[in-house]
Amino acid sequence: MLILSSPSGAGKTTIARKLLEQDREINSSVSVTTRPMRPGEVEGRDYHFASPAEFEQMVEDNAFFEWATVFGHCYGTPKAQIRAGLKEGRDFLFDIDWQGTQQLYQKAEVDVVRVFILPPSLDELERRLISRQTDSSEVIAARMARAQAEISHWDGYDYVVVNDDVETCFAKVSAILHAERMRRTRQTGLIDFVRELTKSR
Ligand SMILES: Nc1nc2c(ncn2[C@@H]2O[C@H](COP(=O)(O)OP(=O)(O)O)[C@@H](O)[C@H]2O)c(=O)[nH]1
Ligand SMILES: Nc1ncnc2c1ncn2[C@@H]1O[C@H](COP(=O)(O)OP(=O)(O)O)[C@@H](O)[C@H]1O
Repeated sequence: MLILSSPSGAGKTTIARKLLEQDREINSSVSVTTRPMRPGEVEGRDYHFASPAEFEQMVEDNAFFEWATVFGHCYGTPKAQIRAGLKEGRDFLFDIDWQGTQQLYQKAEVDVVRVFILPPSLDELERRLISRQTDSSEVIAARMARAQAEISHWDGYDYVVVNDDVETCFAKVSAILHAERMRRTRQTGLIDFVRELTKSR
């Protein structure tokens, strides 16, 4: 489970989309949210959009791995799609906040890699939120007001990457994913190979 978190507008969705395009072995965890759909978003690709009542029902049904309230809306990671994939050994990418990251980490420590993305400056963060043209000035102001609080959770992550140039940032996140896949403990298929190599000739 590869988690990407950042203050709103730092670029995690951009990096996540590039990873999903270029790495055939990683799947996206599609969250459920009660926030309104933005122009350009697609139901089932970016989020599953739900009413507060539908979300509440899913909470009651224990259908989430984790869920949190962010910027006044509910966001949750549904169990259904991920459980089966993880059992088959597939990798999953999560674009979730620090609260969700803590919950996932408590549940699945060794299987979680946490990456925090920082903006190069607060001015640039604001420019990106404005240039995205998806939110009203009130929503942008609310996200900027939360940015420093979000950044204060950076030390709960395994890796921190500054998203200045997007290609450089993507290359770094990609390198993290590739290195983490090569951890000895994750290369379960190697056990038989090494046993064979170390047999007496
Ligand atoms: N805990 C949790 N946070 C989520 C989930 N889905 C999205 N988020 C976070 O909610 C925040 C707001 O997301 P969004 O409204 O898409 O705005 P954006 O960060 O500007 O793209 C971001 O920090 C997301 O990472 C989820 O399923 N669980
Ligand atoms: N390195 C970068 N340099 C300039 N603009 C960027 C960079 N990374 C992302 N952006 C732009 O900034 C805006 C916010 O990025 P987005 O990926 O939606 O952020 P987040 O998902 O963290 O809220 C988008 O318009 C995106 O195209």
